[in-house]
Amino acid sequence: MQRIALETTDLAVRYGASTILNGLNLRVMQGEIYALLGGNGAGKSTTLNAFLGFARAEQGLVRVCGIDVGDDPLGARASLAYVPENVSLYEHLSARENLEYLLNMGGRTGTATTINTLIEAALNDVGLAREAWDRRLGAYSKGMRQKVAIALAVARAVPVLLLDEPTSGLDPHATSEFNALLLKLRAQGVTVFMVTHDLVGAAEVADRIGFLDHGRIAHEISAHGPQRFDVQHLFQRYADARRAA
Ligand SMILES: Nc1ncnc2c1ncn2[C@@H]1O[C@H](COP(=O)(O)OP(=O)(O)OP(=O)(O)O)[C@@H](O)[C@H]1O
Repeated sequence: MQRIALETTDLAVRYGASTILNGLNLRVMQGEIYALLGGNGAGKSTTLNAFLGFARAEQGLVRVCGIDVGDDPLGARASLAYVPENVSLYEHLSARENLEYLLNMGGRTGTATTINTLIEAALNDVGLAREAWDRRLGAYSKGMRQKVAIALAVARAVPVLLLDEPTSGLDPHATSEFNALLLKLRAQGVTVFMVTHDLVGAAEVADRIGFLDHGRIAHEISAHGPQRFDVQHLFQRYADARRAA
């Protein structure tokens, strides 16, 4: 049976007098790619923060792999890898050194050989060119940094990836490489929840697309069954939702 990876039930989040999420109901299954779209300020990043335990639920429930984030934020976070829009890692260290250091900080133990094998397998898995592995991150492109951040998730073997605007600023080649990587991770059973404005990318990889409006999911469309994604139609719907907001 397919398990629920991410779930919010009747979630409300407020910042001061502003209600950002208001009765948000989301359910993302294990091994699914879910794209959350919505206008600027709709609360997409706040939704990510709710899963990470950084935005407090005023009402309702947030669960990550069955763990209640309110009760056990650290336990929930152990199942998550968060990749922000601009990945910030240690610029003076290489990809290999970044992973070594961050895995160590995360409490990963093992012999130097075991850790090195794990790191090389992860860097290989995300498609980072081997000649870049020992180069300092300072000279990396955005797409290469993202690969390192995802390699860390792969090495940690986390079941859920949270991505904030992953394709903004990527050129078409890097975007297409990135989308292929997401599909590969999905095939390995990883759940991907991404916040994006990139309708074309979302339509290409997502199993479902949700539109956030007025703090809740206004529309949700599945890539499977009779409702295939039609980018023109999606764009119109997105533009209409933004105008109405
Ligand atoms: N920590 C905070 N304290 C107060 N207000 C906040 C905080 N974080 C976000 N907000 C406000 O909550 C609203 C939703 O912000 P959020 O970043 O979740 O939107 P978004 O949908 O990700 O927007 P964008 O597409 O522009 O990135 C905005 O009005 C923002 O100013």
